[in-house]
Amino acid sequence: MDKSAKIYVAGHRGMVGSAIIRELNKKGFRNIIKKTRGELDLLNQQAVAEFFVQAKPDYVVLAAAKVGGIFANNEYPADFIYENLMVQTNVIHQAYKTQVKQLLFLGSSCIYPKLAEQPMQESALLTGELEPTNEPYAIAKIAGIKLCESYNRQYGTDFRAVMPTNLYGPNDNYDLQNSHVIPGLIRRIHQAKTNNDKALKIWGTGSAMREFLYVDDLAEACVMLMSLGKMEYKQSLPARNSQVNIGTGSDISINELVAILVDIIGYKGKIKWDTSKPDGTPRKLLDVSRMTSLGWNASTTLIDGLRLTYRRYLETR
Ligand SMILES: NC(=O)C1=CN([C@@H]2O[C@H](COP(=O)(O)OP(=O)(O)OC[C@H]3O[C@@H](n4cnc5c(N)ncnc54)[C@H](OP(=O)(O)O)[C@@H]3O)[C@@H](O)[C@H]2O)C=CC1
Ligand SMILES: C[C@H]1O[C@H](OP(=O)(O)OP(=O)(O)OC[C@H]2O[C@@H](n3cnc4c(=O)[nH]c(N)nc43)[C@H](O)[C@@H]2O)[C@@H](O)[C@@H](O)C1=O
Repeated sequence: MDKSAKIYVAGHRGMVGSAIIRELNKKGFRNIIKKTRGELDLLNQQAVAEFFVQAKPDYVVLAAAKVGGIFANNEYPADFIYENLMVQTNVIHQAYKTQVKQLLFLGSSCIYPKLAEQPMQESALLTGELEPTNEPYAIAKIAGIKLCESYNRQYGTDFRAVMPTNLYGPNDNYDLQNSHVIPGLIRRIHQAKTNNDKALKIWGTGSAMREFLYVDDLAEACVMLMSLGKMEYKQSLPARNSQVNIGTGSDISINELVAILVDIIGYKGKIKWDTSKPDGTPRKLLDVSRMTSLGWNASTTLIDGLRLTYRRYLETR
């Protein structure tokens, strides 16, 4: 990738988009296009078409999406399927129409079946039933992979799809209801400590297993993949299932995660489990051998990433 290439990062104010911009800046890319939702609503097909014709980006990173944790996905399924289908269809189609050199689509590990064999290989896609709490979002993300594959097959475009595991880090969403588990727990445990609460109720049974990746590691992996030439990238993938998993290759239970956060934050009260709340997928550990065979491994340990994230939370809340 030429350092002067014009790169449009859709969703640049989000957790992933902002991390990708930090990584691009670190690597010396300076010609980055950013548009807030107020300037360009990606749900608006006409506005997206006009933007691509006028801005003519060389590269596109599609990190704009309707995103949320287990509660938000379960509560607002229509918003999750509608907004994600619209945003990705508008962006991917216009990237094709305006001959964008390369596009990187951000999917999610929830595309794999609820009871997929662990660790989940890319070939597990469409082999079983999805987790009901996030099925509409997962279906939209699967459609995103298929959009990329179909435009590549029919029109010879270079549209790539990555499937990150659960992410955390700077610029995460700390809403108590709609966020993911790490920001949700940081806020709840910090509040319980500040209020000297004797006990804290946490969603689920604590037995669900999750794999967590620090978002700056994801950004490094994404920019590394974008930097591969078209043939080099294609040759690194098998003919079937073109998406690439990105994770750490190891997971922990929510119970263990709570214990680590309680220790980092310094909360002394009791933990109680609210088993009326869903656990979601019992386990979703990614098989990351495609990334390791390309020479990439996550470098931030969970403990270090959580310490950095809590420090950042205290500075910015
Ligand atoms: N967070 C996670 O744990 C994981 C995330 N991913 C994927 O990574 C990608 C980015 O997620 P993340 O950074 O966490 O999400 P965020 O919610 O932090 O960021 C999403 C960004 O998309 C923008 N956006 C959403 N809808 C529109 C729209 N209609 N027009 C313009 N901009 C829009 C938002 O803008 P605004 O700020 O105005 O709302 C926001 O900046 C998503 O595709 C997600 O599926 C994958 C796996 C795990
Ligand atoms: C990235 C991923 O994110 C979502 O799926 P999820 O993996 O289930 O992620 P989650 O972070 O919301 O929950 C993980 C686990 O943690 C438990 N849990 C405890 N306490 C809190 C808590 O306070 N908040 C939340 N959100 N969960 C909590 C919770 O009950 C569950 O067992 C999907 O949107 C999906 O579409 C997707 O792509």
